[in-house]
Amino acid sequence: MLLDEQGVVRQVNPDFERHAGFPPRQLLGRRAVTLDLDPLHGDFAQAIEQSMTTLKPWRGLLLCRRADGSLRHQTTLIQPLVRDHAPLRLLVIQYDVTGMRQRAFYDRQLLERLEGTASRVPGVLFRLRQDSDGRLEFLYFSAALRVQFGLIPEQCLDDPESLLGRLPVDDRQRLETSLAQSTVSLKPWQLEFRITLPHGERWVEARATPQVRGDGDVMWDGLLIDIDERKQVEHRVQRLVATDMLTGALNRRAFFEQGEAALARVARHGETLSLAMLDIDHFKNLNDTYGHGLGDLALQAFATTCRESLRPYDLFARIGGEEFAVVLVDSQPKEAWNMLERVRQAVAAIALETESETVRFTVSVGLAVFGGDTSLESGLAQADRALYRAKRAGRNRICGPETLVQAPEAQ
Ligand SMILES: Nc1nc2c(ncn2[C@@H]2O[C@H](COP(=O)(O)OP(=O)(O)OP(=O)(O)O)[C@@H](O)[C@H]2O)c(=O)[nH]1
Repeated sequence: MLLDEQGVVRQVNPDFERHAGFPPRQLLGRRAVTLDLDPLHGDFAQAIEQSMTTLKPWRGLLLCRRADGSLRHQTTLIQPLVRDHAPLRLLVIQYDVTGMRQRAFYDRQLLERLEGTASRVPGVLFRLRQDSDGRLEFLYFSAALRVQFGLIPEQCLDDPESLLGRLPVDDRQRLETSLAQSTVSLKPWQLEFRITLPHGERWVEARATPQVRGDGDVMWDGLLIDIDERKQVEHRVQRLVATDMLTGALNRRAFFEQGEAALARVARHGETLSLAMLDIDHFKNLNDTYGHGLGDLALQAFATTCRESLRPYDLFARIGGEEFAVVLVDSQPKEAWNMLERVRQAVAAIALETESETVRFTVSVGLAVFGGDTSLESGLAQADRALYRAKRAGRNRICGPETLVQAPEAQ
C-alpha cells in the first residue's frame, strides 16, 4: 500500500485483494487503519503516526482484520518516502504470518508433549553423532539427564567430555571400540559401562539405533538406563555361583574358569604359573575323633587363614572335600614357595578350642610351576603328584619342583 500524509490509501499492488480480502476500489481513498483491529487507537494507527513523525521506518507485527472479519497476523514494514518538494508518502509492506504462527504454535505444543513423554521414559534419551574424523558430539539429551544422572544437559551438549570423561579408562575404550563396530555393522547398538556421577559410580546401559546420514556422519538415537541395582544383583549371583558355601573359597568350576584365564595371561608373556594343591593332614581322623561339626570349623578356619596369608588377587579354591588349590598370580616360583611356607606355618598355628582340649592340624602342599605349553589339568596333576610326595615324606610340608628349595622339616 502507498499512503499519503493523512494515512489514506492511494495505491495498492495486485496482490492486495488476495491479502486483505478487500477489492482495491473499496479501500482506495480510505484510511489504512480501517484494516486495524481497533481503527481509532490501534497499533497500526500508532505505527503510522510514529513513522510519519520520526520519518524513520517502522517494523513490527500487527493484528489486522480482513474484509470477512477474520484476524490475521501481519509482519509490517512502514517506510516513509521523503523526496524534495514532493508530499510525504508511506510505503506499507505486509506479510501474512498467521499460518506460520499457527504452525509454530502446534510445533511448540507437540514439542512440549514429546518433552513430557521423554521425561517420563525410565532413562535418558540421547542423540549422538560421530563425524567422518571420528569426533563425537551429543545433539540431544532429555531432561532426565539432570533428574536421573545429576548432569547438566547443556554442558554435555557443549562438551561431550562432560559425560564421556566420566567413564573409567577401560570402559571408555570399550565404548569407542563398540561404537566403531556399530558404524560398520549398523546393527542396534548396546553396551554396559560404568560412569562416575556426582552421587557416585553407577553402571549404565546404552541402547541405540545407528543410521548413516547423507554427509557420512553416523547418528545414534537411543536411551541411557541406570542398571546399577541389576548389576549389583548380577555380581552377588556371580559370587554365589562361584563360591563354596562352607568356606567362601572359589568352587571347582570357578577355579578352572579363572585358572585358565590366568594361564592364558602368563602364556602370552612367556612366563610360568605357580599352582599348588593343599590337603589337610589326617582330616578323616580329625572328623572321626571330634565329629563332623569340628571338621567343618577346621575347614573354615583353614580357608580364612589361607586367604589372610595370600594376596587378594591370588586364586584360592576348594576343589574337593578337604583339598584346596591355589594359583599364585604374578609370582616367581621362589616367591610362591615362600608364600606357601607362610600358609603352612599359619595353618599349623590354628588352635580350635573344644570343651576339653585344643585341636591343631597341619597341611601338606604340592607345588607345580608350568608354562603355556601345559594345560591347567596336567598342571594340577603335577601339583597333585608333588602333594602325594609331601604326604609320603611325612606331611606338614611343601614338595615341588626339584630346582626349588627343599621343604623344611616337618614340625
Ligand atoms: N567335616 C567335613 N569333612 C569332610 C568334608 N568333605 C570331606 N570331608 C572328609 O575329609 C576326609 C578326607 O579323608 P582322606 O581323604 O581319607 O584323607 P585324610 O584323612 O585327610 O588323610 P591324608 O590326606 O592322607 O592326610 C573324609 O573323612 C571326608 O569325609 C566336609 O565338608 N566337612
